[in-house]
Amino acid sequence: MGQIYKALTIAGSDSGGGAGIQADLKTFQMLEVYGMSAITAVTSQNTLGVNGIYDIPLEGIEGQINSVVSDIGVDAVKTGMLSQPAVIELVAEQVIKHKITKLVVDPVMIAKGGASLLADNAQDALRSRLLPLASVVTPNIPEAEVITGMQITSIHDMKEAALRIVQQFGAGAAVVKGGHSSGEPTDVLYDGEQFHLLTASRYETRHTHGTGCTFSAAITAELAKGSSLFDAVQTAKRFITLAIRYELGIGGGHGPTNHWAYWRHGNMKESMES
Ligand SMILES: Nc1ncnc2c1ncn2[C@@H]1O[C@H](COP(=O)(O)OP(=O)(O)OP(=O)(O)O)[C@@H](O)[C@H]1O
Ligand SMILES: Cc1ncc(CO)c(N)n1
Repeated sequence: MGQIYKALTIAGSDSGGGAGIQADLKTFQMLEVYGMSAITAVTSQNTLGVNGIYDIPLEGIEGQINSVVSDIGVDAVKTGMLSQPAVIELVAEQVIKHKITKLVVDPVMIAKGGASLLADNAQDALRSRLLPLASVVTPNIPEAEVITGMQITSIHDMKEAALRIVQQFGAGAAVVKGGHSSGEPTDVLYDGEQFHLLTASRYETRHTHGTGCTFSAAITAELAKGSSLFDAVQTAKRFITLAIRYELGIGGGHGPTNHWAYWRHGNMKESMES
């Protein structure tokens, strides 16, 4: 066995297995990275929606992070659902204390069914405490609108939002995801110096539960392995596109993506086309 790369996700649990911690661990595994978790909240959730949220006490979150970092070690960390301002504060302190340099912040705010996963009074903490520590932030369009306060209706606006997240809020880089736009799902990466547009076919499907979690987890796994940011985002785009294309068709609502599609179909040259 060669070197084992390790990633930690600090996020909420999705009992339905399509988003949150479960999506992150499945994605790490498929990209051959050893996955670990610090759970911030347990949700009772399925493809139809979120039925309950049960926050984990702060000392429990801190304990999970300390246990993992002090023994096993981490090459990269991602954050997902953080729920409350005090959780954001704690996670920021832990990132500084453990000298985490590869941090992917997925600023999760609202689930596909409309349930709020971040308290309204937590937005300031996210902006001021966490974004400056992030190597890359991965908002969807509504999240980028909340963070920047601007309206986003075009690629030009997505570029402007990504630029602001870096220049105004101090993140190392930003990817504004185009899943919520109409037409091709183009994602805009600003790496601190240049813009890159990543485009793929749009698949007409309701099974897009956890697309954002899966995408940011794939970036985290690739960064853990030592990839450049651009290469990591490109691999993540391919991973999520295949996961959406080869949908599983599970559940009566927004079903999960297919986390093994990249492994099964990723080498097929034509698999990203048509
Ligand atoms: N129907 C689709 N076909 C192809 N790619 C898509 C589709 N929907 C989203 N994507 C891609 O999936 C990735 C995640 O984007 P999206 O904007 O859906 O994230 P999100 O809203 O944060 O997801 P969620 O909150 O459900 O986890 C992006 O790369 C986006 O371009
Ligand atoms: C736990 C959790 N995290 C993130 C999302 C966003 O997809 C979700 N639905 N559930």
